[in-house]
Amino acid sequence: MLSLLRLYNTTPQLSYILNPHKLQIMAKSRFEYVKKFEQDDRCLLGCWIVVRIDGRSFHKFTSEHLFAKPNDLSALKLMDVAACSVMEEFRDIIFAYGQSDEYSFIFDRKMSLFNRRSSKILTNLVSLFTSSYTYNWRIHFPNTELKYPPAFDGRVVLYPNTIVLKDYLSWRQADCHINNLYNTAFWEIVKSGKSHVEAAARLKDTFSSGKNEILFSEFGINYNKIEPRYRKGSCLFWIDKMTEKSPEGPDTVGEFITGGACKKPRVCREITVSHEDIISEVFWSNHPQILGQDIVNS
Ligand SMILES: Nc1nc2c(ncn2[C@@H]2O[C@H](COP(=O)(O)OP(=O)(O)OP(=O)(O)O)[C@@H](O)[C@H]2O)c(=O)[nH]1
Ligand SMILES: [Mg+2]
Ligand SMILES: [Mg+2]
Repeated sequence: MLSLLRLYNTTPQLSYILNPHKLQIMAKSRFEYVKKFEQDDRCLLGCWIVVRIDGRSFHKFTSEHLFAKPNDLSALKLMDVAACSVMEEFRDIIFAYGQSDEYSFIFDRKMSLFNRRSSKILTNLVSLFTSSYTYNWRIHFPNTELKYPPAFDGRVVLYPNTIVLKDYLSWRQADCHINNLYNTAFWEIVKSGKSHVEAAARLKDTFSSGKNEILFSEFGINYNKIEPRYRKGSCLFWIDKMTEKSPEGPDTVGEFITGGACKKPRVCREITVSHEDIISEVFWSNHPQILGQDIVNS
């Protein structure tokens, strides 16, 4: 011990090895400048922060895992469950919208999580969404082995007011509708014995009305009667609920288990999932608490 102390006092380099505190001081004085290379990526105050996550090469992933065409119900539910985990963890998310292999998360415009740092927000959401998707895979696909780890990309977009935020959500829901109408018609034509090329040729240059007509007159399908989940996508948002919980009981919302925050009968915030039209103003006036009444049009 004595010889160690002697070494400590006499050999500067070794003293740093033996004393991490000294190493820290040295790092601060000499190396700390490297922090200045980091960029300030804080999201502008007052803007709505939207994070959109999208499956990487899901065309391949869905085909390797034999997803049903055009819509795989288990896969869509798994996306909803992964999104629900994200909302449960990041309580500043006020609304989420999902369709196909994507999910958009809207943060309260006043939120200050991670000092509003874009990269922290994005990486945390993408990471949790991906791990939750993988973690819950076997519940939704008990008979399908996960052949390789799925990945999701993500982006952060800021919207300066509520009108453009609602237009963003309308854009994603319109995308859901356009793709689903096309895919439903395409796979019906293929099921009737035509090739992929023939089906694509049949639908080329048709408008929505034409595809509706093909579905109705040739296959007896009223598109408007198809599952709302497929036509409209999924909306997740918080609702207040009076709950009576046993001390250990988990909270359940629809088909989800959403954590066990409520231990005694009281008003709790819970996530609800619906498959409604969010392009129409009716949805927002039916749920004024989502965007906040005072700023619905600002
Ligand atoms: N069969 C089936 N495929 C689906 C379903 N949902 C999504 N997909 C597939 O996932 C793809 C998602 O499209 P994109 O996100 O544009 O394309 P991607 O292949 O994921 O490529 P990147 O997003 O650019 O990495 C669709 O084109 C479909 O092939 C589903 O319910 N059933
Ligand atoms: Mg994708
Ligand atoms: Mg996509």
